[in-house]
Parts: sequence; C-alpha cells; structure tokens
Amino acid sequence: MTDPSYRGQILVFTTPLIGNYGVPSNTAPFDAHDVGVVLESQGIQCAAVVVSDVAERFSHYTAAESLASWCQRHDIPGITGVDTRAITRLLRDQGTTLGRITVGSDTSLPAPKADEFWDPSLENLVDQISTKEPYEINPSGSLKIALLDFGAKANILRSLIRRGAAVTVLPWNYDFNAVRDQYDGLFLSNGPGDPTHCMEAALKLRPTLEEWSKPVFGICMGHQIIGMAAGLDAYRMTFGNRGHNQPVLALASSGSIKAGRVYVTSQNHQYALKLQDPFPRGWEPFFINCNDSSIEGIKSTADSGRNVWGVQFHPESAGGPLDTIEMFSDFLAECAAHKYGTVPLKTDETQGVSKMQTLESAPKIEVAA
Ligand SMILES: NC(=O)CC[C@H](N)C(=O)O
Repeated sequence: MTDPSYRGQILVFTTPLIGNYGVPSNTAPFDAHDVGVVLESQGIQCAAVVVSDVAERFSHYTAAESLASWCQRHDIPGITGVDTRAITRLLRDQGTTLGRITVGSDTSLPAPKADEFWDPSLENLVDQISTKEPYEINPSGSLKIALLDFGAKANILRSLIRRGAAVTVLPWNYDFNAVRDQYDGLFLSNGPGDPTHCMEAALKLRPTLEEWSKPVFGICMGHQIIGMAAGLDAYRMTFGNRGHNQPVLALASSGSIKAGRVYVTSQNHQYALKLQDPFPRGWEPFFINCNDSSIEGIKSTADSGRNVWGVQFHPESAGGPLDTIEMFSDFLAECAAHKYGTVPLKTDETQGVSKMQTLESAPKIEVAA
C-alpha cells in the first residue's frame, strides 16, 4: 500500500483476512540519513483498499495501529464485507478495470457512465510523486550512485545504502547527461502509471545510455524507460503481473544470475516492453515471464561497449522472495570494477540456454492491441 507504483489504484486483496498484524510505525525518518524502517514511502499510495474481512483486533509486537485507523489517518477509503472472490474472478476475466467505491444501497440509481470514473492512467503520476529537489542519502558511501526517482520504493534506497553506496536522488526528468561525470553508476527506479508519459525522460537519457560505459540498472518503470530509450515499444497488458510468486526465466548469465534458471519474483506492473524480433541492435532479452512470456528484463549486449540492464520485477521485493536481491551487489560490483579496476563477477555465457529456443517453446505471448 505504500509502494508509490500503486498510486491511483484500488487494491483488492485476495487473502480474505487482512489487518491481523496491524500496521507498524515507521519510526526512522525519511530524510538525508534514513529511509524509514519498514514502509515503502511516507504515506499510503493506493487510492483505496477492498478487503473481505478486516481485522479490527490486531496483534503484532511492531504494530502501532489498526489497518482501518491507518487508512483513516491518511484519508484512504476502504471497504470490507464484500465478496472479494467475485471481484477477483471478474478482474481475471476482463483484466484490470476502472472502478469506484460508492456509499449507499439505492440500487435504483443509474449505473455510472464510463466518463464518471477517474482514469489514473491518463495522468503523469510520476511527476506527482517524484522528488522535486535532488537529495543525498549516506553521503559518506564510497560509490556515488545517482538515482532517477520515478516513484522509488524505500527498499531500493535501503538495498543500495546497505551495500555502502552514497545515493543522490534526482527528479525523474533531471538532465543526467550534464552531471554524469560525478557518478559511478546510474539507477532508474520503479514508478506508477503509463511509462509513455515519461517518454521525454527516456529520450533525454539516450546520450548516456548510448555513450556512457558506467553501469546503469533499472527496475520496473526504470526498465521500461531503458527499453523505450533503446527503441522498444511499451504496451498496456490486459492482465498486469502482481504478487510475490511470479516466475521468471533468465536467458543470459550476469553476475549472480545464471541463464536457464527460474527465479521467483515480486511484481507490480500493468505495462511491459513489447517483444520484437530482431531486438534493437546492441540489446538482448535478459529474462522472460514463465506464465505469459512477457519480457522481464533486457540488457546491453557484451559487444555494445555499454553496461546497461533492467528488470521488470522487483529484486528488492518488500514484500516477496529475495531470489534476485544480489542484483544490487552485482550492480555495485560493476560500479566498483569500473571505478577501481577490480574484477566483478563476470557474465558466464557458456551456461546460457538457446534464447530463441526458449522464446519459441514458451507459452503464447500477449501482444497489445
Ligand atoms: N512497479 C512499477 O514500476 C510499475 C511500472 C509501471 N507503472 C507499470 O505499471 O507497468
């Protein structure tokens, strides 16, 4: 609920009992030295929550308040006592759908018209949530990482600073080309909404993505930005990938990632990069989703002279499995290798499976209309 990528969305929980553990307090401040303890941003980001059975009595040693009181404090509506199974089945048939929560039981009122629903995908949600001013976290860190903030989850910042990086958080549309010499690597964060609203930022980054030899790593929206800058199209999926059990197959080895292995990942996205054959010159698919064959990662090819990669899933999870958490260590090892000339964990192409074989034998690919 605090992941900024959920901004504007009504979340329907499939687990029937929600709120049993209450909500922890996020006692560490979000400032230049820390990014909170457990929550992913300072407030609730989703537009509303739909729960089958909300727990009014909560119990956990870190709990500070109930789900309902937390929602009330943040002015976020919630509804309980509804058949979330029925709503989920509807969403599974027709895909992600505009919705609204209304109060009252007068069924004689006419059903709302299409234009009476607020459509968050029409807005540039990234611009609403991104930092307005640059700021630095852990300034004494040895590796200087710039992070373009499309709506970054706090655990991405934690995962970088825990590994010793100094992170400068920049607004999403900042002209990074002009300041890139000051940094050892660039990170592109996750973020809410339709990535094509950020096309200008993607195109602005092209000189860096084409000329810079230092590492660039993108997650989710960040991965979509890299892909759009590389010339791939982004499309809206009928069924976005959400949840903590999305299997992805690695098509190439790099750092801790081994080609041919399936990793279980945490995901939250409605858009994806469109698979095309051939891939743009100098780029290759990195991961593919085992359920729907959508692209889950791309990377620059070994002969491109660049060191850029992005993943559609969330290696930092929070919540979810930690199968791919070492991708943060890989990123910083690459940055250190570039800066100090040390040797990072290297790509082992010999373990690779045939990419085209994997793509061909995979299930049907969902393509945008
Ligand atoms: N978690 C994210 O960064 C989501 C990216 C994008 N907003 C999508 O829905 O596809």
